[in-house]
Amino acid sequence: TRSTRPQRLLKVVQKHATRGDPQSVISAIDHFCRRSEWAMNIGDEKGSILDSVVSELNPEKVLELGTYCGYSTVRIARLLPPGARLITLEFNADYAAIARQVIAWVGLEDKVQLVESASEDWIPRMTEHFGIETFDFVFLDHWKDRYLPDTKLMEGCGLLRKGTVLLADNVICPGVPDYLEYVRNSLSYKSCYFKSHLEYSKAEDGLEKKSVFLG
Ligand SMILES: CCCNc1ncnc2c1ncn2[C@@H]1O[C@H](/C=C/CNC(=O)c2cc(-c3ccc(F)cc3)cc(O)c2O)[C@@H](O)[C@H]1O
Ligand SMILES: [Mg+2]
Repeated sequence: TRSTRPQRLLKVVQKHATRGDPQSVISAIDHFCRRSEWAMNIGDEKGSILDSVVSELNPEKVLELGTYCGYSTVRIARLLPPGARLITLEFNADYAAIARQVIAWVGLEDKVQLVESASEDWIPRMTEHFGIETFDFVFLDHWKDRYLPDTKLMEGCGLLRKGTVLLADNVICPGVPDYLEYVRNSLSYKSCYFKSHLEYSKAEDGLEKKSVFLG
């Protein structure tokens, strides 16, 4: 049977990227998605904004919702200080298998823990299973109608502290209207919008960065 797009993306990484070199993996995926097959990675333009937010924050404990093929996982993990940890949740077994191989290719397994599970099943288990009380940084890039319920779930589980930064992809395209309305009107967040473009496209898209300042 025909291969899947994530399988073809992994082949491109294994053929064109250098083991242990995250930048070569990022470049190989971006080239493939721009020139051959579009895929829903954050991409190079929005990815640079993600890089600057991570570099400025220097987080120790990071949560990513929606791994897909691991492109943003690699972008984030490559910038983390020694001892920092990134937990990424992916509930599709096929995508998780691809992402594990991409993460292994760049040699970032010691910083990244991929949990093959739905976010709502694992957000409540972060403390007892990983010993994580609160996260410093959360990247949201999973189903768009799950950004708001999962944010409320993280609040309810006490995983967000004063200063925790949440960064959400696709706030314009496909869009997350309920999430935007909530975080822009809620008194416990201050937020800013980074205007950009949909990955590998000229369509408008953007990232919304929120920092929790009232615990
Ligand atoms: C139980 C559901 C909620 N919990 C979840 N827990 C764990 N993983 C979850 C997940 N939801 C979804 N996922 C995974 O996240 C990924 C889903 C991402 C959804 N992203 C998009 O739809 C998306 C879509 C576009 C897009 C934009 C324009 C267009 F014309 C077509 C597509 C662009 C993007 O950047 C996107 O991120 C998959 O790997 C999926 O298996
Ligand atoms: Mg996205």
